[in-house]
This record gives sequence, structure tokens and C-alpha cells, in this order.
Amino acid sequence: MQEPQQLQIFKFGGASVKDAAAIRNLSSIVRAHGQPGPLLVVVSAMGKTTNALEAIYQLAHTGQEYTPQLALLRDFHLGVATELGVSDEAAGTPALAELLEQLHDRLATLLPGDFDKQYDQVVSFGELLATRIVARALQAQWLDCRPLIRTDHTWREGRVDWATTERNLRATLPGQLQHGPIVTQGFLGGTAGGHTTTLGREGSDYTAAILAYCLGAASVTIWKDVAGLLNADPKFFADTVRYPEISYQETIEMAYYGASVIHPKTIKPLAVRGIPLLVKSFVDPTAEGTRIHDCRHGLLVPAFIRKTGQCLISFESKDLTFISEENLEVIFGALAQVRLKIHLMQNSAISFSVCTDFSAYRLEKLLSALREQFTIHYNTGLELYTIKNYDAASIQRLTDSRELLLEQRSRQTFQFVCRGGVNEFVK
Ligand SMILES: Nc1ncnc2c1ncn2[C@@H]1O[C@H](COP(=O)(O)OP(=O)(O)O)[C@@H](O)[C@H]1O
Ligand SMILES: N[C@@H](CC(=O)OP(=O)(O)O)C(=O)O
Repeated sequence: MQEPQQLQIFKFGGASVKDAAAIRNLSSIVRAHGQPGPLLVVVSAMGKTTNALEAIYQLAHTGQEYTPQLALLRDFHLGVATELGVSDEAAGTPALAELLEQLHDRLATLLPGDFDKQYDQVVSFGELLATRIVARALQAQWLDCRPLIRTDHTWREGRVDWATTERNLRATLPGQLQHGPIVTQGFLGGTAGGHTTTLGREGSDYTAAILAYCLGAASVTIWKDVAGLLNADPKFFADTVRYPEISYQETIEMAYYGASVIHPKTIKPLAVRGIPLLVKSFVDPTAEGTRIHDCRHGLLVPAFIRKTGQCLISFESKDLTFISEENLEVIFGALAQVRLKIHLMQNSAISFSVCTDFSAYRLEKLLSALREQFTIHYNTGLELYTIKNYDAASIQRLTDSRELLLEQRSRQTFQFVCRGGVNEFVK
């Protein structure tokens, strides 16, 4: 087996393929920055297509009308392909029409129940369509990653079988890469039985890391609409600062706390094999960006991370007994069962509180499981703020005008939960 020397992996997310002009820009980046050696291009669904597919699926699964939304999605993809001169007619193959027909048939034959499994079979079409269009625009090879990236049956958050995936990729890709760049889907995997899985929302960054790890890539570059990894999301915070370089460890923590610029699972596979991750701007591709790698640096400026759509749930034992390890085991078990991830937790003598993402469906399942044993209160519409490497001024900047429902601090990290401010911009 031949090792693909100096393999470069580029990942383009939804914003960088949102329309024909964006895909033209992507093509010029690949021409100017993709080195002459092997290149693997990972692409997400175009713009907000995954959200649109989620909405269509929700309607279809509940027996409601969805054909106008499906027609919009179809026309959008066919329109972009035509504008780029890569329609089925121009390409001489009906790949887009076939995908759209498969999507149509899937939606028309949904079964009641099995929500998460069927979600994956439907929502995956966003990446399949986008990669067909981008591969044609780049005159590159198109690769279906689903038979190669093997996962278990955890629908909507497939867990990767690393050994099988590495074997599959190493048996297939090095040879194919010799024939030119390859375009493949982010976010998707497949089970041993041939069913499609997805890796969790915004999981295409993670796909790039899986491919890099398994193929021993020289680097991964994720092309974003920002100048690099910043100390806060510029959509919500004024005066953001770019980190020119930052360690895997700092980045993994920022992603874990909710810095949505990088999917939290992305860093570990890269760190394990020492593969640098470059975050660069597709708006200004020659700018430096951020290099995430094995480096040492002094204390960084405080980083601000905001997670919206949070829910604070507190459990009290009904008979005023203390919160014990036995109680906690039951609560943690139920949270894992309904797949609610804990972002922050705190306990007092008779009460235990957790902050999680709000999902009406999962919360209801949790309440049914624990209601008999505990008195449960919850608040929704909350935000969780994290300040990494905090100082007094940074705490003051965020907490001054807010009523804190819960707060916690360690040596480097300050976190608090408060009520959500609609589209609030932090100065
Ligand atoms: N610390 C941060 N640094 C830079 N961008 C951030 C940060 N936290 C959140 N973001 C947001 O992440 C966005 C880019 O990520 P995302 O939209 O997921 O990209 P894509 O869908 O193209 O992969 C930026 O537009 C920015 O609003
Ligand atoms: N399209 C998927 C996967 C993804 O990673 O997208 P993006 O790279 O645009 O965040 C989603 O929206 O969840």
C-alpha cells in the first residue's frame, strides 16, 4: 500500500458553497492554494440546506405537506449547477436528477417511528448534492464516503469504527488520489449494513479530521467566513482578537465549551497524529489565519464563548434526602439514555442542577423517566457563557447587566447561566 505523501485536506462548510459565486471562489482557492500533491476536498451541504432538509423531514414524518419546500430545494441546486455550467446536461450524467429522485422517493415512503434513523437517510442528501456540484465545478473525482467511513448505529451521531475506517480508506484513497483531487462529503458515514449515518450537526470538520487521521495527512485547512480562530464569535462580540497560533489543548477546550467555529470532535484525531489544523478565511485566502498545532504559548487573552438555547434542570429528592451517588447514578443514566449532554452541573444538599441544550422532545422523555423519584424544575430560553483565561475585567464585561441563575469558576474558567437576550451584541 502506498502512503499518500504530503496529503492536504481542505474542508469547505455551508457558507463557502452557499451559491454559484461562492463555489467559483472555492474553485479559485483550490487552484491557488491546493499544492501540486494529493488533495482531498471535504464539502458540506450548501448554505442552510441541512436546516431546510430537517424542516422538510419533520413535515414529511408528521404527515404534513412538504412539496413546496422540496421543490425550492430542488430548484436551488439545479439553478446553481446550471449557473456554473455543470448541470446534468452539461456533465452528460444524470447524477443530480437521480439524487433528487431518491430524495423524493425516501420522503414519500417514510415509516412512522424510527425518527432518528430515517432522519439520517434524508438529511444526508444535502452533502450528496453539494459534492456532485462542487466535484463537477473543480473537474475533480467524486467519492461517496459512506462505504468507507464506518460508524455504529447511533443515528444522528454515528460513532466511528476507527480500525475499519482506516483500513477502508487506506485501501482505496492513495491510488485514487494519484489521478487528481477528490471531492467527498462531510458529516456522513455508513453502517456495516449499508445505511447512512450522520456524525452530529456541523460534523464536516470532524470528517476532515477522520480522513486526515486515517490517511496520515500533512495538514487540514478549514476555510471559514472569519479571519481564523478568534477569542469570541464576531457575530455577538465586539473587538475580537485572532489567535495566530494556538495549542490543540486550548482549542479543544474552546470547542467543548461551545465555540462553534470548530466541531468539538475535530481536534483529538489531529492531535493524536500531530497533524496541524489551519483555520483560514475564504473571503481573504492569502491572510495568515490560525495555526492549531502542538505549541506552547503564554496566557492568551480571555476567550468568550456563548451557548444559546440552554435549559437549566434541577432535581430534588422528594423525601428531603441528600443528593447521593445513588441518586446521581439514576440522573446521569437517564440523561445519557435521552442523549442530553451536560454543559454545567452543580449540587447542593438536596438538589442537583444541570445545564443542557434545550430539546422539548428529550426533556419530556427525561421528565417521564425521573418524575416519580424527583421533584424537577426547569427553565428554558437560557444562555451559558464561558470565559476562558478570565480576569476581573472580562467577568465584569459580561456579568454587569445580567442576572446570573448559576455560576461556577475554576482557576482558568468562569461560567454562568443567565436568561437569553435576543440577538444581544456584547460591547
Ligand atoms: N471563536 C470563534 N472564532 C471565530 N468564529 C467563531 C468563533 N465562535 C463562533 N464563531 C462563528 O463560527 C462561524 C464559522 O463557523 P461555521 O458557520 O460553522 O462555518 P461552516 O458552516 O462554514 O463550517 C463564524 O461565522 C462565527 O460566527
Ligand atoms: N451540513 C451539516 C454538516 C456541517 O458540518 O455543516 P457546516 O460545515 O456548514 O457547519 C450541518 O449543517 O450540520
